[in-house]
Amino acid sequence: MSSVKNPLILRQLFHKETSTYTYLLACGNTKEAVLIDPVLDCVERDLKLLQELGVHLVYGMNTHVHADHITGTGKLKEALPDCKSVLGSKSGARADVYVAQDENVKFGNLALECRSTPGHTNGCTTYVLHEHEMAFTGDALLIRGCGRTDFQQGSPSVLFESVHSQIFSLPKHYKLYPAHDYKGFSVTTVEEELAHNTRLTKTKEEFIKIMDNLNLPYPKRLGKFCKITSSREI
Ligand SMILES: N[C@@H](CCC(=O)N[C@@H](CSS)C(=O)NCC(=O)O)C(=O)O
Ligand SMILES: [Fe+2]
Repeated sequence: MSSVKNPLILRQLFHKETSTYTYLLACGNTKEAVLIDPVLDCVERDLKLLQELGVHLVYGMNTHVHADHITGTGKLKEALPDCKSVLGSKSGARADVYVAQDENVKFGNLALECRSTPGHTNGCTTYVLHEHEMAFTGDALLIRGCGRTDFQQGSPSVLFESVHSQIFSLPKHYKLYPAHDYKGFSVTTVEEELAHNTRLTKTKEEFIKIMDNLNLPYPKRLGKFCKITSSREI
């Protein structure tokens, strides 16, 4: 059997105001593409990039319903009617396709495995691209940190179990890409986070104590957009 992988086109894009990463992934053979965590303010940028790379967007996917930005999937769908929105089945918001544990989202010859990683929100989903040994963790795992658990159905105990069972169980060399970064990082690995994550290397009891005492200010945009209703297109 050939060990040659299906080529991947990968772009990491950044939205400064909310420190959000959007990922463009495309199958190098078929040019079918997905966007993970597109931001409404950046849709024009993303549409231009899709055109420049000559790729065809099949899914606008979200790792979760973010408190701090409105997803771009609705606007992307207006511009590209073939594109479908994808969201974890427990997210409580509207989408074309709901995904649950172990389901796969296919684009061209590649597929993202869905792993349910609640704790930051109920619907948080980590997408794993095994063929290229990488995962997109949303806010479940941030580089050297993790998503907060003090609103949006957050639970430190649930988050601890999610990260240990679904993300730290991946092979150590897998690259991990988060949905946000506030410290200047862009990518990490399972091995790095197992050794250096400032919260998730602790015991579960210590982790819960840390998370219950973060005292973080609310995200800048939370006031405007925190009302998440089942009719919101995502
Ligand atoms: N003051 C910051 C707040 C950023 C923030 O709360 N980010 C969330 C992810 S967006 S729901 C989070 O979980 N942060 C965890 C952490 O440890 O910071 C801002 O608005 O920039
Ligand atoms: Fe979040």
